[in-house]
Amino acid sequence: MDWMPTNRSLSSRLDLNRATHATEFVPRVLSSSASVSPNFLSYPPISGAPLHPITKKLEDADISSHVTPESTSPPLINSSPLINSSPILHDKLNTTPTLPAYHENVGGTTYFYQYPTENVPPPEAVAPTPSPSTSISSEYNVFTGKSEPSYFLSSDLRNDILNRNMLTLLQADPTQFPDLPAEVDSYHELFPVEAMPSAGGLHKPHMGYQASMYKATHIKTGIHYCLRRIHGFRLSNTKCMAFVELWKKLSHSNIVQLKEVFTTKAFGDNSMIFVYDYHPGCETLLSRHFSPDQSGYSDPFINDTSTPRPYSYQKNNLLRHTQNNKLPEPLIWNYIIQLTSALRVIHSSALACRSLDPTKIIINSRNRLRLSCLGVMDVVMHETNSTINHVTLIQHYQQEDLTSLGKLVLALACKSTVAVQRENMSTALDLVGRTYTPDLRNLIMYLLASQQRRSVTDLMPMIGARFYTQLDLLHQHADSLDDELSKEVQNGRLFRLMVKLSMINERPDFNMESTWSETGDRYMLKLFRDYVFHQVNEDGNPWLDMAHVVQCLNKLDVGTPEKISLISRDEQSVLVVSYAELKHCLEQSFGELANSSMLHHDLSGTTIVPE
Ligand SMILES: Nc1ncnc2c1ncn2[C@@H]1O[C@H](COP(=O)(O)OP(=O)(O)OP(=O)(O)O)[C@@H](O)[C@H]1O
Repeated sequence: MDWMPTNRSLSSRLDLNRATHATEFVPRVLSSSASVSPNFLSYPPISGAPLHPITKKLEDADISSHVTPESTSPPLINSSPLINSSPILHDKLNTTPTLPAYHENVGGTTYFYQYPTENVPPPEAVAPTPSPSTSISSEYNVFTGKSEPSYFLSSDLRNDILNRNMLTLLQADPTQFPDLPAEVDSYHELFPVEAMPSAGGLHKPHMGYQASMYKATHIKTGIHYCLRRIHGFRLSNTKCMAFVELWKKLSHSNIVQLKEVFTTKAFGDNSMIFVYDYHPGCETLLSRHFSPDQSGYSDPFINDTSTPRPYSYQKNNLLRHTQNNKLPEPLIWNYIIQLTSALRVIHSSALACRSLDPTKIIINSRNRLRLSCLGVMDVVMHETNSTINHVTLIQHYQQEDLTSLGKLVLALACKSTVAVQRENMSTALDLVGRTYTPDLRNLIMYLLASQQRRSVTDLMPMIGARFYTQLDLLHQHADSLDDELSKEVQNGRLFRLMVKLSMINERPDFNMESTWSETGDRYMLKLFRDYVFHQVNEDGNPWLDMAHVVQCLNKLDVGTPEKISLISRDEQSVLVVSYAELKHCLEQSFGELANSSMLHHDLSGTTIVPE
């Protein structure tokens, strides 16, 4: 993916002449290495690497190659007198730049002085002055940040992450949910995941019990979980907890991980709580594909009894409806692969799902399915039928899982939950045969043949090469996420660099020294900050060039030998320094801060070390 911005030249847009009349300081690019593409991934030229011709020209000129600023610089009181007696390399007000010709080391800081005018070398030997004659032609464009490719996460992915973040951080309004307990065992900040039934009503019972779902935060870890509460449930027999332990150990990308199960009276009754991983932004398979709330959705198998029609009419109607509204077959196979993948690990762990139902399968925006109610049936049904040996019945339950899977696929293929009712089954299978490939119909037929012993592994040959398609799609998706992540890795690296810079720049005082951030190494970093962030164009308007910022910060991070001219705010002096020297200043100054700080955060781990 080529997401680098196009090359551009800053110097082509900076007007020195105008600046000489400006009342405010206008930081400028005097070394025009800006044509190097800013790139998070490939770094600016470092020693040995071929240089851009303009940069090379600058390298060839004998400019400040020995600058090694140290933190023991003599204190610089304020900008004007300071600049006049400090590393003056270039009288900014002169359109002809003067060169640094000799230098002197005072307390570890090298100061540069001008040669008398007669010794000034010809202008072409120095850093190119950004005048119209030396500016780079306008074939280079500034990266505006508006067009793709981008330095940042794609907006789809970003919005998805932000949305999930927002859902995760939702807090319940106590006036709206006065009955919510403040704490339930190790969890607090409960928030109902589904709309509470109105007027104190309850959700329809599931397995004979009312159930509610809440998002909650673990008190100690701050991790968010989903609590499934079974109302009015008293656990009299702990045998079923053996199942809970098995479920807790089961981890798979298509199941919602069970974390723990406990009883509580926090809700004012005896409730059983199943704690699961929280997957924000998911909906149930029922609401995704079978919800009457969706515009245009109607279950084709629900007859309009008010106007009885002949059977042939109804069948044709069904066929037409299914043809027009059918789910794409690859999507159905995608679901089959995910569900059978989950069932495979469940069954091979001597467990059974027992709740393969469109309300108990959650789905995210990228069609990832997860079985969401695992373990509940094992506990609840154990309590209801305590005389039955559930362990011996596992194989029977596994067969029931496969029948449920057959019904689910049939319902998806007909886009109807009523299609799986016994009286509709043969019509539904007929419709599937006419609408989809024979493979899909055969798979459903196999799963629904409950008189024979079936196994989830037998489904593999029926899925066949579709498995490879799915695998390929997943790998492609993983690759694209990897690309997006690599951008953020680079952003994180630059962010840490900016944190360091910001902690130094404009610091009001340090070690009782009120001018610390304005003197010595820190003064150069201050001018560098202006150079990076406060550029203006020839009209004096802000020059908001992201590519310039990225490029400068990358060069600072690497510490390239390339030199730049930093101009004081009063425009009286110019310092020519290399990025290597600036990097040294930054590390030295930040080191001083870090040494006297109580807290040491890891702001160093991201620096790229050039090969
Ligand atoms: N682990 C989870 N993380 C995030 N949301 C979940 C999780 N499990 C379920 N949900 C969401 O919680 C809501 C309620 O789930 P539930 O299983 O109770 O479905 P339901 O349709 O209300 O079923 P029932 O009719 O049996 O109550 C659904 O919107 C579902 O998407």
